[in-house]
Amino acid sequence: MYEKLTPPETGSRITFENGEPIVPDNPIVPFIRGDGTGIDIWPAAQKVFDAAVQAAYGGKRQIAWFKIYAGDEACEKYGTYQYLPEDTLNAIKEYGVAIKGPLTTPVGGGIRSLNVALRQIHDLYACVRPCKYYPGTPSPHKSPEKLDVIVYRENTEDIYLGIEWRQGSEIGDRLIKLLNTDLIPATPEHRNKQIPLDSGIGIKPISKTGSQRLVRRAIKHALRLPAKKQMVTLVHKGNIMKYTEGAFRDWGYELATTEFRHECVTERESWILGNKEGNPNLSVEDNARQIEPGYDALTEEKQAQIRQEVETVLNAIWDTHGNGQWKTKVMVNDRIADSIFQQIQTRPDEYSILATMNLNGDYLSDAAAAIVGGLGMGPGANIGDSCAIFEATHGTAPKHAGLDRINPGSVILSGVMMLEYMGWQEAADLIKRGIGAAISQGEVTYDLARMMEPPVEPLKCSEFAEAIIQHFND
Ligand SMILES: NC(=O)C1=CN([C@@H]2O[C@H](COP(=O)(O)OP(=O)(O)OC[C@H]3O[C@@H](n4cnc5c(N)ncnc54)[C@H](OP(=O)(O)O)[C@@H]3O)[C@@H](O)[C@H]2O)C=CC1
Ligand SMILES: O=C(O)CCC(=O)C(=O)O
Ligand SMILES: [Mg+2]
Repeated sequence: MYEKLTPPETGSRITFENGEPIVPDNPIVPFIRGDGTGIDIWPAAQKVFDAAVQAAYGGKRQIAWFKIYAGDEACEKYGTYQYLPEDTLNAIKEYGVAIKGPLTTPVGGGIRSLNVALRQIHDLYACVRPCKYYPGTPSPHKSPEKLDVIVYRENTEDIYLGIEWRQGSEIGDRLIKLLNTDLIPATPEHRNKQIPLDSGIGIKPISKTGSQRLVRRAIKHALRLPAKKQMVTLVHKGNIMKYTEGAFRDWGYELATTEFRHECVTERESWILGNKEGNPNLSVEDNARQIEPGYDALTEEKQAQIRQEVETVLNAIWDTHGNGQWKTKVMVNDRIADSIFQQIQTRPDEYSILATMNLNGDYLSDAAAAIVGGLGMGPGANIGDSCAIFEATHGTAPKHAGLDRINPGSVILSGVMMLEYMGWQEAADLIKRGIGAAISQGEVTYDLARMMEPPVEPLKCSEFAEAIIQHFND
């Protein structure tokens, strides 16, 4: 079945039932070392995973690691330009749960992202990136402990689908001409707009199916969180991109108020219900006035719409959500993308799960990781219904490659997510305790060491991993 791979002789497959993994005691887990700093991070992280599993289960459970290849290593093994061999794709499909280091993507020309390809090929539609503070971690932010969010990023569409044409290419030129002469003039709202002839062109598809399956997973996750963290914020730039980003918001609300009607309340619904609870005699019109700033300046038609919204909400959910019942539901709200970047800094404790489209989630997950200590502390997972690949938020950080200095924390924390996903909570907890204790004692790599007050002598990448293991039981 494999051209150049030999799976471990002992160990068995993780299988899936209704989207959930069924994990044997000796699962075979494929791993990709990664390019650049992958060479430093992976061995350090693997050592921590094995030590934690051994310490937690005393040999009763064990991961059978299966080395597979992508990026530079794959080209060495399989030949020039063989960046993502069939063997690798087949192994991930067969064994279901994999973990990887970062892979290089050139800017401008060259190959398209292997990381994105892995997500699309295996339909790993939810990129889950928790950003949580470990006590003692130095941060550029004054109160980093207030941020505890999970970026839930749609992972298979948006401009990441990679459908674009270079400026001057034959098809790009044809497309621009078709748009300029036919499709744009036929769309009254675009009037006299024209695309400059020397443009590159990219396509941004956002589907209802893709948006709703992401939001569905985000809401299900919110339902597992403690009551005060049961919130899902739909992040979008729907004021500008109305039919892609705006539609993502609308489809998110639609899902929340149909499939999860009993479990969810939207922010606007909560205002309507709260207004009525505060004043049971409040008229529909006054309620509408309170939820819509500038109500009196609106057209009669728009005012009627808002009154209708108030009436519909009160008729539909007063019995199930009124009299404060809504406070026990998952709160679903939305924020415009630019504003959420400042909100996570100015009001970090008001957010929990941030459901985003692909590009916004890419930006937002790096920014949120920076608040809690930087990319060295940013884990992630790409999750589908029958497969999952765990990987850090950051890339290959090439200038640090091979120096044994980079922070392996993000891949180690991605492994913690993997262990939790597998249901091996005891091993995951040991690693979290080890990381927390190492950091609070100032045993950290250069990235955290340089921010500490007073600065501390940095540990190497491999030494940090060793320190985590030493602190498992602190
Ligand atoms: N999923 C993936 O595999 C991803 C791959 N990439 C690819 O990685 C390559 C390099 O991208 P680049 O833009 O440099 O972004 P990177 O995320 O690789 O690195 C940018 C900077 O972030 C900091 N950083 C990154 N990783 C760590 C870590 N483990 N510990 C501490 N600090 C860290 C470093 O900052 P400093 O030097 O200031 O300490 C580093 O110089 C590109 O080819 C890109 O396409 C990018 C993102 C994700
Ligand atoms: O694949 C890449 O090179 C970059 C992807 C990325 O930045 C991300 O997924 O966060
Ligand atoms: Mg990124």
